[in-house]
Amino acid sequence: MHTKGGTECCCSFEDYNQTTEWLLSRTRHRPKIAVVCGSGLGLLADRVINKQTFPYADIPHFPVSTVPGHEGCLVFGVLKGKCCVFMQGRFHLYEGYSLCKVTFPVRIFKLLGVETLIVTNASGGLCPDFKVGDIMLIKDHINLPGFAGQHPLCGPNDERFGIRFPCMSDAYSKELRKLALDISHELDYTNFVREGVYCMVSGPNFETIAEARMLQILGCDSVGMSTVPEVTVAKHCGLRVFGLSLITNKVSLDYSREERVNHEEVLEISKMRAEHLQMMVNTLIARTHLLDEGLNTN
Ligand SMILES: O=P(O)(O)O[C@@H]1C[C@H](O)[C@@H](CO)O1
Ligand SMILES: Nc1nc2[nH]cnc2c(=O)[nH]1
Repeated sequence: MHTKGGTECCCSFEDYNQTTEWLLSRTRHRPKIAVVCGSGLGLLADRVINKQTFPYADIPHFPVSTVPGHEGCLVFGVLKGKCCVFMQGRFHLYEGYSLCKVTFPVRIFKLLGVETLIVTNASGGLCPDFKVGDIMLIKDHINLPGFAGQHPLCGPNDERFGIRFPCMSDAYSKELRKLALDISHELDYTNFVREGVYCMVSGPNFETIAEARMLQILGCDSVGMSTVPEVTVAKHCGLRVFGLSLITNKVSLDYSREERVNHEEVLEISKMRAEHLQMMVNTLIARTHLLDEGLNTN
């Protein structure tokens, strides 16, 4: 059932077009903002009105979700007056999907007319100052699988989406991060909102202590198993990107530590903080037009 991993793109432009046409012919929504909900964060789509939901299994060429905490639905609707599409559940390399499949929805969003991608995830905190439940605004990332050739843009480049050698030094929109910081002040969230560098590993195992120490030395503030391929493909095709990472656990850096991280704990913390994340994301969505108008003010 799963697509075998490989470095070449397994989706043709025709596949992307077919999926886009299929969606456009079934919904009147024309979203400008897409949100990817991380583990246990599907409730980010709860406040959407005029909701239209498509199970991934019904959408041509779409992968299906296999991870608990990822519902597997594409939700269209209106939030704070803005037409949006939410991925309730994302795809991961460790599920056996190629990175081309993992990022398939991002190119669909581009073809649907989306301009801004908001990504969320659950991650383990490496920065000593971070606490469980902190929300980290993603300032930058490290594409560890990419260093080893597991990269969503490997293979022939499709110029219809973007250039061969995209610049990633501005992967996460400075303006959106500034807006999110302003919002966190207004909402009085500053004691649990941080900024930092997210590192992707392939998973599915959590880190050994030696690996965690190495990542910390490399400058990673948190580590997870997603997001980077989606952001890379989004930047390639010219989307504006904003990312939030919920610190669901502190990564063990010390052999004397007794705690053992597990996915259930990750989902529990996601649930606990989901409303705060929802508030931040909704307020951000409500104000995205300020950026387009060059009016990022309180
Ligand atoms: O989809 P995200 O990155 O939020 O999921 C994280 C990473 C693993 O998939 C899982 C581990 O608990 O949560
Ligand atoms: N790799 C990794 N992914 C996570 N997702 C949530 N917590 C963690 C973690 O500690 N490590």
